[in-house]
Amino acid sequence: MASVIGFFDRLRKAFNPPPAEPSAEGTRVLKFGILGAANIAPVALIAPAKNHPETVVYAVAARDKARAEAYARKHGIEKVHRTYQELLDDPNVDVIYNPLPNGLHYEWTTKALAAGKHVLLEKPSASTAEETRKMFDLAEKKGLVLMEAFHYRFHPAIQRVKAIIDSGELGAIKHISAVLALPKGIIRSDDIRYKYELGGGALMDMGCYTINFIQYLSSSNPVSVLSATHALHVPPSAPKDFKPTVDRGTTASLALPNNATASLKADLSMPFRFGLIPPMPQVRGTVTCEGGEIELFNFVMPTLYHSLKVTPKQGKARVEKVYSFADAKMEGKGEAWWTTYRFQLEAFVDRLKGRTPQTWVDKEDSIANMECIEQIYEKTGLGSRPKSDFVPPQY
Ligand SMILES: NC(=O)C1=CN([C@@H]2O[C@H](COP(=O)(O)OP(=O)(O)OC[C@H]3O[C@@H](n4cnc5c(N)ncnc54)[C@H](OP(=O)(O)O)[C@@H]3O)[C@@H](O)[C@H]2O)C=CC1
Ligand SMILES: O=C1OC[C@@H](O)[C@H](O)[C@H]1O
Repeated sequence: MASVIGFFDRLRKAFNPPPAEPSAEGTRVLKFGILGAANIAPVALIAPAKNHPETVVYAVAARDKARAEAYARKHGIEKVHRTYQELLDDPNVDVIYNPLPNGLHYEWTTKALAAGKHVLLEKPSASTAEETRKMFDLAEKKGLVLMEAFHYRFHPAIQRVKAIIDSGELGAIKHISAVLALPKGIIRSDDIRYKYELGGGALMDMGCYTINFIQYLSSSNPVSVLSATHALHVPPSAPKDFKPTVDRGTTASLALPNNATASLKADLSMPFRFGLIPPMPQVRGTVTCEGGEIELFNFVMPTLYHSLKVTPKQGKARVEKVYSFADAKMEGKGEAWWTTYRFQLEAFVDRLKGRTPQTWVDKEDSIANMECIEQIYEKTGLGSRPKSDFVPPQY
């Protein structure tokens, strides 16, 4: 019963967080601006920012003015800009949140950095590793903070999994498996995720999480792609001669250092069983070590519900629930209802304020992630997503 009440309490506060306590006198509140009236922004930034005493979502820009105005009204955003560039040129904006389609990440992150803004950048960071490297090089050159928003990493549940692995309790890692797959019908056929020219594809959209999960928990980057398969996206209205370029789903098997291996599965639209029964969403990661196994069910939205099962070869299996750092007796801020995005915002602001964030997604993680995506696409034969035709001037 307590766990059911806990679930509803977390759910209520996660999506409708209590407003932050007024910040102490003299606190400089960071003003965020959002590029595009994006679907993800209310959950990933707007709600968390309302609960953070040092942040405000101050401005939004959208290609359509009326759309931007309606979005601003709905979410209590003070300022509307008519173009993305106008937002970047706003001297009141400190930080840009970039939730544009993947294929536009490079251009608009580069322009935001050039305008002197810090950037919280949605995943996957770009269309190619070269673009990712260039963005981070520019951020370094300008002394600005840029981070790819792998929000799940900031949650105490994943931090606890990392701590168990790093403690050596289960010995060396032999295999990591990560799966993120949705049934058909959730993502519409005309979604940006299916648009090749916008950097679409299941591997880009969901596969990037699975790769990050493998990188983070193994504290290494994949050495090579051993094998890979894909299922292609064919829109319902496709003409007979349609040539698919976007993966609806991808699987891959990877070699890790020290003879360890990893496997991943990403799927935007798993077919119904027998054409009738929708499969359950799959969101799980498993780490098999010499001395046992850890399974984390729901590593992407652990606030709602998760299960962290540790099965040592010697001894008894245990299930842990880690909704807060206190649950795991770890150092760290936050409440049980904090979403992954709220934890992420805490860390991002800590870095901007010169404090030490609980964890981070660094430049090398982001570059290696895109490298792995490109290598898998090469293996399946689809090839990298088209690189941006934006050519930055010398900043
Ligand atoms: N961290 C997370 O949990 C999640 C991250 N994401 C990531 O966030 C990004 C955006 O995803 P999502 O919010 O679902 O996307 P949306 O479909 O809502 O698109 C985001 C914005 O892109 C803008 N846009 C600019 N050019 C185009 C174009 N040519 N076609 C379509 N849209 C365009 C639109 O802005 P305008 O309003 O100006 O028209 C739109 O509001 C992706 O990179 C995705 O991977 C997505 C979901 C979850
Ligand atoms: O968290 C997520 O789940 C659904 C995906 O399509 C989305 O882009 C991703 O970030």
